[in-house]
Amino acid sequence: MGQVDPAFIQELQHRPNLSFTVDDGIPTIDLSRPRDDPSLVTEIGNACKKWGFFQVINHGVPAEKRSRIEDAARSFFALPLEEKTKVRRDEKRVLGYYDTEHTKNVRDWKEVFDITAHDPTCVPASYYPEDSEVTWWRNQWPEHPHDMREVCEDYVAEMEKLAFRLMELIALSLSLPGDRFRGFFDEQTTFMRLNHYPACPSPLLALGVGRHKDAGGLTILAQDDVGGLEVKRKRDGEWVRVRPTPDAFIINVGDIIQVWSNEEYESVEHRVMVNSERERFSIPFFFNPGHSLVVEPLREVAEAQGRPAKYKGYNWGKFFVTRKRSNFMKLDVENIQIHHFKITS
Ligand SMILES: O=C(O)CCC(=O)C(=O)O
Ligand SMILES: [Fe+2]
Repeated sequence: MGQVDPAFIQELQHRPNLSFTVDDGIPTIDLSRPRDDPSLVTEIGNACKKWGFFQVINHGVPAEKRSRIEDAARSFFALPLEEKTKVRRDEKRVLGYYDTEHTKNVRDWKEVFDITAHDPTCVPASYYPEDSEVTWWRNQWPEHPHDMREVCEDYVAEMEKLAFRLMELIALSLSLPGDRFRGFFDEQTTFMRLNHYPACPSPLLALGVGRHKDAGGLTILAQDDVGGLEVKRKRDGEWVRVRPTPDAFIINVGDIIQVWSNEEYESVEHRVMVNSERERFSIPFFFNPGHSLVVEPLREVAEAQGRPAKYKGYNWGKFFVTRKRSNFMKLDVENIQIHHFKITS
């Protein structure tokens, strides 16, 4: 990536600080308890409410599956560009290798490899609301490393189990039946990303990922020991860093949970700082519902709150493909956001 191209440069107010705070107040939750353990449910609920972010330990994902995918990611990104571009993403094949993603119209200092969790995945063919045609997203697998496909598929299966367990705990924490969200993930549009953030000559001008909220249901992130993920602390709006914790996963509530829970829980802004010494790797798993789902506040949650629904329903598939499009190219308009569906009266 060489010297910093102006496309990477953040506006002054969005640039990171040289000094940063690691906030150990971000909860760490031990999952080695029975599925519906009341203290566990309470901890999950508090973490979602207060932080929107937490880490989990003793989550049951075998360490060996994680280290295999981490190794595969390292070998893939170490390949020459011409090899990586053989599985390059384009407007037709939206999964695969990509190094020019933009967040809020500024280029991110990273390269990625995207796969869908269920291959093929059905999504709307276009973002036009009146067009009901669908299309299928398919994975592209590189030749190297030779076991990339197997390693990713094994890891995805583990992530999915963990995601369902977490959604169950979140449901219980909202006084809902444990399986309340389950059916929403039929024909899921979940995808996973391998991120590589190369060392950056100007880490105070660029970001690995610009500030954003995750649009989907729930994100499960594996980060390495370098650090760089920053969360906008709800209490005071300060950017604070999530401490890299060996074997832990970082969980965050996405926009969809914010809507389902009628803002009982909020999706929190986060970003990634890069540094001039060390490259960094991370693997987010974005747990998303089926494309045809209309996302709206759950009636029973709004009733229990004694408040009206705060959002109009929106079609997840259309939202998702609109967002993908704007990640793909620099647009003149603001990216689609859930606040566009907020009921303001
Ligand atoms: O790399 C990270 O730590 C987080 C990446 C992220 O927020 C994203 O890809 O949505
Ligand atoms: Fe994110």
